[in-house]
Amino acid sequence: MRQEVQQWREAGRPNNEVPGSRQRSIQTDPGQGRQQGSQTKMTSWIGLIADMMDNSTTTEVLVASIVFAIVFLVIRSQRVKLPPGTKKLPGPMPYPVIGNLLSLSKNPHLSLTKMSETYGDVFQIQIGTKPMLVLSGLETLRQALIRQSDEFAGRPDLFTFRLVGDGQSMTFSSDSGEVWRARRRLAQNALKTFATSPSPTSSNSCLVEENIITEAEYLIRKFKELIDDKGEFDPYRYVVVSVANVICGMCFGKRYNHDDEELLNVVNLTDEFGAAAASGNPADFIPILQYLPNSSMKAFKEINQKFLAFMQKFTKEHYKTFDKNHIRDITDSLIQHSQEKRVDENSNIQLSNEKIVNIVNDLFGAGFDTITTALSWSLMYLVAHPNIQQRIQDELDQVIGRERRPRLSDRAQLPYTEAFILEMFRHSSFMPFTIPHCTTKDTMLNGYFIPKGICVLINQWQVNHDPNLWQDPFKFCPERFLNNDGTMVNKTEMEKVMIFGLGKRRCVGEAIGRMEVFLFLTTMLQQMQFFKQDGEKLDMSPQYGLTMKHKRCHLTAKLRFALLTN
Ligand code: HEM
Repeated sequence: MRQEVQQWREAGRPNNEVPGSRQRSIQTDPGQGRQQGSQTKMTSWIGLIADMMDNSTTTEVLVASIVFAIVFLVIRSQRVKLPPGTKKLPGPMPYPVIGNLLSLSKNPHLSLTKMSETYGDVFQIQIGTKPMLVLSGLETLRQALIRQSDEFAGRPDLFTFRLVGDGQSMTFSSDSGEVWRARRRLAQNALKTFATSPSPTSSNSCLVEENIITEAEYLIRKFKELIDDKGEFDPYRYVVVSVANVICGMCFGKRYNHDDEELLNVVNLTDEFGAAAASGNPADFIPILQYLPNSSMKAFKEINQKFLAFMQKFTKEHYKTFDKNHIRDITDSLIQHSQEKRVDENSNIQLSNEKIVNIVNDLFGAGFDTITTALSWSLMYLVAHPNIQQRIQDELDQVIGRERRPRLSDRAQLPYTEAFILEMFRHSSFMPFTIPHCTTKDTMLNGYFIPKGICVLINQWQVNHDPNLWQDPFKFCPERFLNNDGTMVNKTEMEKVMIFGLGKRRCVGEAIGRMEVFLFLTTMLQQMQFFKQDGEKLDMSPQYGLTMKHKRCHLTAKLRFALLTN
């Protein structure tokens, strides 16, 4: 089918013709005779307008006509010519100017899931004047993102994305060719090197594992201090610092204490960042909104500037103290790549120093908010389901005991804990969409023609709540991931959970993300039992964003036994 599209393109379309332009002339100008007619009509329109100049409603009519003409032309310019044998994308009728914006509601993941019940796994909506493809259904996502990964691996050129990292972000910029591929390989290699380098203090673990366990220990001590002092704590406020310390250690060789203003100023910006960078921000699709006074856009610009300043401080320090014989962290390793102009043995691509060293911003930015959100949802589910918390603790007591800390190598022996983490990812679906993609060429999907350059929303939330994939999808039930006797996690069920994306754009930090969630949780649960406060109602309704958070809430906890000291 894709070959057909290509043949159609080569055979039928003059060089500069925009897809859709021929269909437009067929639809609005079906015969040559009509051309003449339309000219006459044009003259009579001008005459009509001239006559009306005398009357009092002239200006209103003129303005209305111009607006109508602009809207008409814009809508016409969006139409796409379909190759023979392909189906037109289904989707709701858009309104002029705003498109389907009003149908998106405060929770676009829910509205688009509902629409997928009517229009299917592949449909089109329009935000403002821009069309957008919405993909749902596990098989459709696997088809697009794995089997047709090249065609669906682009990123759209969006206004908000251009503000991230001064337009240099590997994750958000619209580079999707060789430059992005080379940067992504650098990011993957840097993470691999610093995630797997051996620990100087323990022969059977790696440095990151040691760092995570140490941070989890500090966190438990902090929780204990707060409980002794006030009887309660806001978990998010402290978890975010511990998690940020892990990625800060990897990227810059630095850690902060829980009250450090410099770090808090940066990590507390994530809610605003997530709200603006979330899929479907109207400012990305209705250009006039970018120029109107808009407090959330102003905040978003400031957040990006603050974040960049924080990063630049570290990179400057690293350049000053760089020693190629002593590579301390990811920033040093990227500086080394940029100095040796050694990006990749597999390609001849040349990257600017800026493009190489800025990769650290992507890793730091993505590395703390996601994991903090996962851990804070985990704590919410644990206090909402004390029986589940108890079952995890029984498993930890049985497999690890109380004399030593949990390790990554214990994972296979802790199936219920693993099942809990998977169910937390699935049920919360706190990344309801991946970061938006865009198509890199004309293609086909499920029989539909998909034009090059269309923005693609990938609805992970829909897959995680699809009644065709999950029994009772709204029930929180870790057991759904276990085999019959509860001794193993079912791999097929596990692979149905969509939280890290799929294919060429799949999260580069997935291994570290899974490792951190497991080690923080098991270390905390081995030593502490968490509760909601007496009389406090848990509000677990998610607030839409790039990562969805629950409302901040204060919890309490007690030590299960005297703190471990080694
Ligand atoms: C539980 C934790 C995490 C979750 C749920 C998560 C999820 C995601 C998702 C859904 C995407 C977008 C995929 C797409 O656009 O198709 C993504 C991209 C990305 N993630 Fe993660 N992530 C997590 C942790 C991390 C960590 C720890 C790092 C770095 C240390 C990281 C680095 C990145 C980067 C650099 C990208 C952009 C990849 C690209 O555009 O090529 N993530 N992540």
